[in-house]
Amino acid sequence: MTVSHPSSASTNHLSVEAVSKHYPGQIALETVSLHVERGNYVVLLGPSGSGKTTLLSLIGGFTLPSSGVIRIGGQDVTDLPPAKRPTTTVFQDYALFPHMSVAANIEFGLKLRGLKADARKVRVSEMLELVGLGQHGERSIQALSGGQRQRVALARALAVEPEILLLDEPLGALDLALRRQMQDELHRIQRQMNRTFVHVTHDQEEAMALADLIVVMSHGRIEDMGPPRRVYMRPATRFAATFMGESTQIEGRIHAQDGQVITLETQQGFLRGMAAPAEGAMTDTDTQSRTWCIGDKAVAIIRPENIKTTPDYGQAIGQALVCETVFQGNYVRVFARSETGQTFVLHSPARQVPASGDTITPHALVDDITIVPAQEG
Ligand SMILES: Nc1ncnc2c1ncn2[C@@H]1O[C@H](COP(=O)(O)OP(=O)(O)OP(=O)(O)O)[C@@H](O)[C@H]1O
Repeated sequence: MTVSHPSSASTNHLSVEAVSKHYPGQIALETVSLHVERGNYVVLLGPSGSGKTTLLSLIGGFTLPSSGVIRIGGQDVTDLPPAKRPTTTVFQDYALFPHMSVAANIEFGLKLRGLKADARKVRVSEMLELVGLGQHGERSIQALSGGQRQRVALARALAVEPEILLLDEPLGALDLALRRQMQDELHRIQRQMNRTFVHVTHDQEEAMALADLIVVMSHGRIEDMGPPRRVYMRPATRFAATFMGESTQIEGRIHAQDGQVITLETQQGFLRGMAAPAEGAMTDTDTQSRTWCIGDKAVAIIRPENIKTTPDYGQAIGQALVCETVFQGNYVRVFARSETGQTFVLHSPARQVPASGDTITPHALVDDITIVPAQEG
């Protein structure tokens, strides 16, 4: 486990401590805290306007916070300009010098930092190799594809050996196939360089593919943060659950609690699931929990791959009529609706697809159900 808790803030590589950013009539960020260890790949994930870019530009020094402190390697950088911070940024539009060669673009920042010509040459050639452009140093930027330009931008940002690389929607301009390919490249390069990366995206698949730590943001606040698996399987809030992918969501009221196991009373009957972690609980096993009261409104979240129609599988969570099936290749998405209007979405093996109009009884394991408070999201 590579993420850390706020209590170990002194050992963190990057610490964002109670940072807010207010504009006249607009709160872009509200009391955001984030602690990251060296070498982690952090992905800031959220819809448009959730505050991702604001947080990134506060870390990079392009924006100053209204309140709060930012530390890198223990040093307070809150008031330092971008050039004085140990960070570089890769922008979505690459921001390359179009009339310079690939090598000259990469060399530019090294010159500014006073590196001698020989050392610059070596570094440029290392960076070209790193991003797979070994043979393209003398080419003009205008002769490159979008993916190649993105590699140059990455090489240029990494050449100056930043402590933290900031990436603002770096793959946003690429088509889907190239995006997936560049994700693999980014992952490899980050592991090879062992640097801290902070990457902004609104694509949850991209976040899951890259992150050690996903930070789900909404309305200028952190809704949930943790390793991708934890945030996907055991989301802290309804918003995080919804943003991380498809789910069946069954509303009800808390009927009983036995440790982390909660019984929810729903229109389909009783169902048992696991209490959601408190927001900010960052590990898979973190039991730091919220306070639940009997009668509180809550929602059971179940991922489609965790719902089966096999009778002896866990507990029945309702009964429903199949209304639609969608072929997805190696599985079929099945949509069903109960008499009370509850919808279910589940993945069915391609060979055992129920037909429209069939009655099914969805089942799920207690451990595969997360109970989140209803009021959030
Ligand atoms: N300079 C500014 N002046 C006023 N409001 C701003 C300014 N910059 C950002 N905001 C507001 O702050 C909020 C957060 O913006 P931000 O750009 O950080 O969101 P985002 O999650 O990065 O969105 P996107 O994915 O669209 O880039 C938005 O409501 C935005 O309108």
